[in-house]
Amino acid sequence: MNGLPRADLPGFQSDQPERLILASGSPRRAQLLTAAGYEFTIQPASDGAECGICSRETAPEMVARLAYRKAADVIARVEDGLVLAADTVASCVGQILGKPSDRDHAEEMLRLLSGRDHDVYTGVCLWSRRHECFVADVVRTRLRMSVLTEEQLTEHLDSLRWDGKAGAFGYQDGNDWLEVVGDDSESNVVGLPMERLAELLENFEQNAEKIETPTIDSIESTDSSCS
Ligand SMILES: Cc1cn([C@H]2C[C@H](O)[C@@H](COP(=O)(O)OP(=O)(O)OP(=O)(O)O)O2)c(=O)[nH]c1=O
Repeated sequence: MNGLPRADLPGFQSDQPERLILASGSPRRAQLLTAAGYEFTIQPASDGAECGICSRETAPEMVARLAYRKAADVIARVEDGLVLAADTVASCVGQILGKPSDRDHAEEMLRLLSGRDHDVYTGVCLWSRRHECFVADVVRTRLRMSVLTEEQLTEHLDSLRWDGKAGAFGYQDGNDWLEVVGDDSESNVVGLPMERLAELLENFEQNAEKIETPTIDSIESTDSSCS
């Protein structure tokens, strides 16, 4: 993942650009932004913004919804800033794989993924507090996992490297049993599609949708989408 692209933040003609706020507690997302050369502060969304898997929702629909919710959660708490939120899941044979809850859950996910092609989706939402507008998108990366041997599986589970990572693998850990298919985005797998983020920033002013910035109360009272 060398040479990650960086774009200037939207300036809205003569205005000073808003400062970038990463609405995420993911160390991987912060590392990617830093590696690309962005300056930013971190303000993670509250746990309530990330309610889980909804029935009948596809993986791209889910990450789009959660990225939006995380951005809305943080935008309601800041006075100024360009809020960046994201959500990442893996998807395999119709199953959506988020972060494993424990070792058994991680093993279940890895046994499903073993020997299969699968997709990782990241939803991104960029929301300007000052200008009350946002852009959002979803990026897919296709991955191929070799058939895992019992030794590989046990080594990975024992290492705890699955913890906090959607799908229970960690592309950034350089496992030789996992590869990106074709030219799809590698950073997207790790939590932020840096190429698409740069495009979203470059075209923010033309593409942003106007929206009234929500209040914390309005977010908490619209928490019924996951029932
Ligand atoms: C697929 C994959 C995911 N991940 C990580 C990226 C994300 O941190 C995490 C997916 O969980 P998310 O819910 O997207 O993010 P998060 O809970 O870590 O942080 P926040 O909600 O505060 O933004 O999985 C990897 O590090 N490597 C991988 O190969």
